[in-house]
Amino acid sequence: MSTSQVDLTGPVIAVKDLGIEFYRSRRRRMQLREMLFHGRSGAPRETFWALRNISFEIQAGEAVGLVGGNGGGKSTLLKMLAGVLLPDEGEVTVNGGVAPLIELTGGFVGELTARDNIYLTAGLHGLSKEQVDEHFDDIVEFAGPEVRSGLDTPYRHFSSGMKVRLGFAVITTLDEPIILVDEVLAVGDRKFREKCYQRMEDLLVEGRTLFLVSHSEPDLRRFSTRGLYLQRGALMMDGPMDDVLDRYNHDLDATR
Ligand SMILES: Nc1ncnc2c1ncn2[C@@H]1O[C@H](COP(=O)(O)OP(=O)(O)OP(=O)(O)O)[C@@H](O)[C@H]1O
Repeated sequence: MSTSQVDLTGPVIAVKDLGIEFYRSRRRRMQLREMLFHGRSGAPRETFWALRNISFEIQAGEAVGLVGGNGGGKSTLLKMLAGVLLPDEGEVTVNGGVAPLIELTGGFVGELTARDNIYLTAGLHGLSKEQVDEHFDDIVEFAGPEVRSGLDTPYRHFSSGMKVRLGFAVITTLDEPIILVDEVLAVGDRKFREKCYQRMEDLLVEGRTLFLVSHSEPDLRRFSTRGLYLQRGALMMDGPMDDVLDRYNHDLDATR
């Protein structure tokens, strides 16, 4: 949370010629043949670019929605902004702390209790024990009674909905200027989702920068003014959210 060191004049996020290459997982198809004919190493592994030639800049306070078909590279891009994955090509510069809600287990340790995970995650984002003590009741209150009664059980025993409740409550309590939210909110029940939406609106009013991955058009229109459209690892469009959704829907209709 070293916001004092943040350069307030430039973009909060600058992505330049970004590329990341993955190994294609062929484990299932190879398994039987490998056992019969090959050594454990099997055939040479194929790679592919999950993202390539991606460039954009985000200014403080922008609300950006990521759209695109399954496997287009949206979650991978969020992980790169969170610093969980590093680029093979190009650069990602993030000017300020990032609070990521990416994947259900992201950042939380399965063996630790929910209580310990709150202290650990908040601590990793720069909060002292006293600061977490101060926020602890608010976090648990927001997460709801199921989470409260499970505070001293290992996180891995939590249901998907409880994991999201705890995760959202923690990351939105952190004082980070950039918030990343992956599809995870879809897991929560309707009442909790509405509570999350209200908090996201509050964070935007406070001037935070939001990145949202969603397949829900109403959510994208509600929270994002700008859209990035990723298709098979390429940035197809960067523009106003409504225009980006029009283009995406047009492409979807054309491929039906
Ligand atoms: N760690 C990894 N190793 C290998 N391939 C990966 C890895 N993570 C993601 N991929 C692959 O990279 C591509 C992009 O995946 P990603 O999860 O970023 O897509 P997405 O746009 O978020 O998709 P969805 O809308 O289905 O959630 C997919 O082909 C996916 O299978």
